[in-house]
Amino acid sequence: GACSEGRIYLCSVLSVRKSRAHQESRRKWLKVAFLVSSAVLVSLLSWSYLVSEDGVAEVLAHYSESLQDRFIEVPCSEDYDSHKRFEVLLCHSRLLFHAYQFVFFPPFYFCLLSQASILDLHSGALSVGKHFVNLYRYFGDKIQEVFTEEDFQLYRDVRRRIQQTIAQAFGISSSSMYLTKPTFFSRINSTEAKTTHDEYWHPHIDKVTYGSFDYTSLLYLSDYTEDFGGGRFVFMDVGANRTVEPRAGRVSFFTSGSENLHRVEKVRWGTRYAITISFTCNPDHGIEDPVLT
Ligand SMILES: O=C(O)CCC(=O)C(=O)O
Ligand SMILES: [Fe+2]
Repeated sequence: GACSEGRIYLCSVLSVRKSRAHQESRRKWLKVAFLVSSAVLVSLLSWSYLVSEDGVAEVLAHYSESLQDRFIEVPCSEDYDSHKRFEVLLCHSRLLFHAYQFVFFPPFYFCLLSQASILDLHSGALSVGKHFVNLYRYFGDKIQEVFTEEDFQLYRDVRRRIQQTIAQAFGISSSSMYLTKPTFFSRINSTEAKTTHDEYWHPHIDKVTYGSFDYTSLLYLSDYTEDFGGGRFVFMDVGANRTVEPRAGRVSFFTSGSENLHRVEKVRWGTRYAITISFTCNPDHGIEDPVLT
């Protein structure tokens, strides 16, 4: 391991030094001691920084694992009392990972995105720095040159598969779930946030932040450690933080109430792509799939 390598290196430095003048040897020894202790100090500091910032206690989904259908049950919250009128029983707040094979969204979507930005295919809203641009209005008839019908087909197909998977996992009927907004692509890199909307790293409850969410699903489109550093998803459970390491094609989903308080770590390098697709049980909050008009 790294420790024993460090020791061997130190030994050979010391044995060479023995044959040299005493003073020089002393100076070099001090230098080595200084270097070694700085290295120890730096690693201690970065370790405590990581632990104190992220408090990571448990990795639910390691980036290198190809997980299928892992459930974690968390205690119920009381957020759902007002939902009793819907068919669904939301009391079992679980989450599940599902690996989709071969889900590739056209990179072009992301060329449009800059820094920490989102693209909502439903409304056409694209965040550009501090502002939003409506892509559909901006491109008008030329939108067909930006997106193809196949792009939208893929999006709808992925949405449908995720909806079915959630319904099955939670034992509800897929027809009692409705797509809701916002549902968006996100691109995050390590540049500074320009507005508070860019501050994706704060702990939050999706139902509070977005209102209509009952189920949140996240489809990751890039790999933790390969494409970006930081940017892990963290469930902030009482007494433990539980992380999900993004992996392209990995879907995680969970009920959107206070039982699933979460945050995303700051992205330290590279670029992170994901899609948030959300569902509601209230038909009044449902939206249609986006269509290319
Ligand atoms: O991208 C993620 O991993 C999570 C994003 C998120 O928390 C959200 O969209 O509410
Ligand atoms: Fe969220």
